[in-house]
Amino acid sequence: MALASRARALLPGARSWGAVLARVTAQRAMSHRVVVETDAAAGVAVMKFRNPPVNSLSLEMVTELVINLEKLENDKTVRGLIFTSESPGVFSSGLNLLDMYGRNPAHYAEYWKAVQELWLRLYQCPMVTVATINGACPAGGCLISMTCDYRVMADNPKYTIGLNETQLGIVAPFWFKDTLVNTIGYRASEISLQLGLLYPPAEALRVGIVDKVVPEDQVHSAALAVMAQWLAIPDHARQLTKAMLRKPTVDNLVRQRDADIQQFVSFISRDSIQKGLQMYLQMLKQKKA
Ligand SMILES: CC/C=C\CCC/C=C/C(=O)SCCNC(=O)CCNC(=O)[C@H](O)C(C)(C)COP(=O)(O)OP(=O)(O)OC[C@H]1O[C@@H](n2cnc3c(N)ncnc32)[C@H](O)[C@@H]1OP(=O)(O)O
Repeated sequence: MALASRARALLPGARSWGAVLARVTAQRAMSHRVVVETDAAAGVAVMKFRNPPVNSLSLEMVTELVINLEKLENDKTVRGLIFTSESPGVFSSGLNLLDMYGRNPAHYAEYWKAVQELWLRLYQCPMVTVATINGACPAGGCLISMTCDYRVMADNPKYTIGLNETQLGIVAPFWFKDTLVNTIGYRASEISLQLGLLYPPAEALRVGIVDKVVPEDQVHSAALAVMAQWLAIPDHARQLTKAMLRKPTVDNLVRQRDADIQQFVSFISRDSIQKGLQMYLQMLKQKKA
């Protein structure tokens, strides 16, 4: 889909293409939540998350990620893409709780459509994708990293990774679950997802949710080394193989996108879920205090 249609699909509130452009441009002018640095000679781009304080995946951030991904996919000189956080400490705190709490159904639907779009684009990305996990990586942050072909995590016991949704009283949707099962297998997912486990680096490596753990100061060089290894494979063969492996999981969501949005809106709008999110946000504030 062209950038214009993608932006329009992601920003359904905007009535015309001009309005879409104005809104996206305004967002971008206000702040760049995503910074892309491209090494054209190496054919590798680095996408850095910059959405303080904790790189939460707000609607604006998700939209910027999708737009930047589409641009890179159209740039035939870029074969590999590394994701990381500009500020070590938090890779991404996951979906933005404030996009899921205290808003109206239209907002929830718009948000969920954008999150679906991001996952679909990442999971089918033709480039080699490597996540450089240089900080905490819960829930939606973990999902993003699991869409990558390879995950390198910094060896810092303060950093954890996993799908912790149940700990917030919410349920990871089926495509989060599918991504986890594809990454660590069924039995490990049963334990991991029901308990909402967040793994420190050594355990994350043991369960297979990350592929490599390295000292923190080596995390970027390790990601580049992995990238070089993957880029040694001819693109067409690797891309077709990736598509073959991931197509059934992608098709599963594509078939039921609208129903999934309806389900999200009805689930997240429940009083009990909103109350739970409110308590979780309060807990985060108290922890800070
Ligand atoms: C049918 C399907 C239905 C539903 C499916 C929904 C699927 C959901 C997926 C998700 O991703 S939900 C989000 C889950 N994320 C988390 O649980 C992480 C929560 N955050 C943390 O644990 C920590 O913040 C941290 C990431 C480890 C960073 O810790 P640190 O000490 O550095 O920061 P602090 O906790 O003080 O937070 C600073 C500031 O940021 C706010 N915050 C944190 N996380 C989020 C978030 N995900 N969304 C929005 N805001 C977040 C936090 O409240 C603080 O705000 P304050 O400054 O105003 O107090």
